[in-house]
Amino acid sequence: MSDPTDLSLAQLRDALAAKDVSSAEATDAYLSKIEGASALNAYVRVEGDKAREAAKASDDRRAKGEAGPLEGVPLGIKDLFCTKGIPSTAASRILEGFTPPYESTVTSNLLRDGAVFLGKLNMDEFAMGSSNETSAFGPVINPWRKSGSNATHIGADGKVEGGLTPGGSSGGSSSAVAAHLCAAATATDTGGSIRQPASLTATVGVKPTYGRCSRWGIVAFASSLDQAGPIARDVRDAAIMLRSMAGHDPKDSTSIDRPVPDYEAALGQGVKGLKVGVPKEYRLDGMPSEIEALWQQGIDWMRDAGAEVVEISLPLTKYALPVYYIVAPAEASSNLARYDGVKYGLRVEDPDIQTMYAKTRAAGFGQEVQRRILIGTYVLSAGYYDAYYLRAQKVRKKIADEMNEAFGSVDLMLTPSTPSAAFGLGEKSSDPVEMYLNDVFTVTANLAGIPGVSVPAGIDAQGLPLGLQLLGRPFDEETLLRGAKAIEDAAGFTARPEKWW
Ligand SMILES: NC(=O)C[C@H](N)C(=O)O
Repeated sequence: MSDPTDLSLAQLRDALAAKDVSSAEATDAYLSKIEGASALNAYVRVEGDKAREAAKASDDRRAKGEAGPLEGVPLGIKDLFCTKGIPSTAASRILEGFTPPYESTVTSNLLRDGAVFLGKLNMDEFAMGSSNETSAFGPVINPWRKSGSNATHIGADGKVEGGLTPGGSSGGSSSAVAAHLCAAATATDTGGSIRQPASLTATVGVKPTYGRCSRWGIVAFASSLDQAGPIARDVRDAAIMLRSMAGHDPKDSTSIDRPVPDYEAALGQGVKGLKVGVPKEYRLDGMPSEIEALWQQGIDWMRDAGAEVVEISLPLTKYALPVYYIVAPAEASSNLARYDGVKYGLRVEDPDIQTMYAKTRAAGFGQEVQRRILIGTYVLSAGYYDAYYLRAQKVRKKIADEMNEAFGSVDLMLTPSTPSAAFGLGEKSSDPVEMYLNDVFTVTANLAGIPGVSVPAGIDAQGLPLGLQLLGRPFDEETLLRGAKAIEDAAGFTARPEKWW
């Protein structure tokens, strides 16, 4: 048997079913690969013993004929998902020492289907960021690097030099999937956190419809926007993951009771006869010409595959980013009020309780999280609520209406996933607004609650991957994934990052 970590999730699933490989073997292969990739800093915690035990139990189940759809498949879990008996930190110091006594619904669903968890993946602190630089565990490195002399490498002191971001907030998930440190990973997307890192690492990231995957047991950032989804090596793998992750959950009042289709089965249907809208407002001033060209390429691919492509107009697009950066911090400031040094994790002792709260929060939250709490508290405060929060909510509703109306005449929308390829660590971290601009193409889907996917589609002049985004109708992830498959097939993207770590 060749190296099981080279197999896609679908291939590994089939090899496991054919007993060409055991889960124990696949799990061991991944664990040793993870060990050799510590320079990427993709995992904040590797659970080798638990994973080996789980793999053995999975092999036993298979021997008894009880295999689930993901039986024995080793996965990485973003550290925003609470995992029973395994510390879950949201990459924040404030959750230091917190071990959940429960399992999130999404990870329970994956375990129900037979998956094996390798460990917890790095991320931006509380999922706030687009470069994985806000993590209390340090930045994640993108396995992709520029071609030429300034390429990422290990310096004389053993440290990574010239590292690029794998995107954020699910940077551990995207880096681990791109470097084959798991068969696929869970991730979450509040304003692009699945699709942007997928785009920067040549992986496939799906943000499902709001309500498709349960939020129960996922550390909350902005509850009306947060949605779990997969980052995987290809569209088929993402389809398989999504089917296992999704489903109604009475423990999440925003979870929707709808049957979960067999997304993998839908992939064969192609895009013939579908109508794809190209929103002209996504053509930004100063957009790199390579992204513009890739977008045009995507339009041609869709046409060649039999879809009808039409230009559409979404005039409210320009308000999406400002609205997101009011609504998300507002909800974050409320959600993060619970970290007070009493109930979870870190406590900085002080005889005065108010001072204990203040010291704990000052020591426990990083700079970006503190910034969001301040913004959120400001826009919700008496005197500013109407001017900022209430107005943002009204505009959000109009943006969602505009989107849904556009979906009255098109089945999908095609846009770039990100305004740039992977950038250097430190390059944008001193300017929050510059960082927030990473989310310009992705936040609308969260505000409107619709599903979106990023698919690897091309390589820029520096050798870095670029993705295309498709947006779909609520709860129509099947059509979304059919479109993604059409792009994947047309792009024929097979490049892989060469190993330097
Ligand atoms: N969580 C997300 O979707 C990431 C987004 N870039 C943010 O910082 O809010």
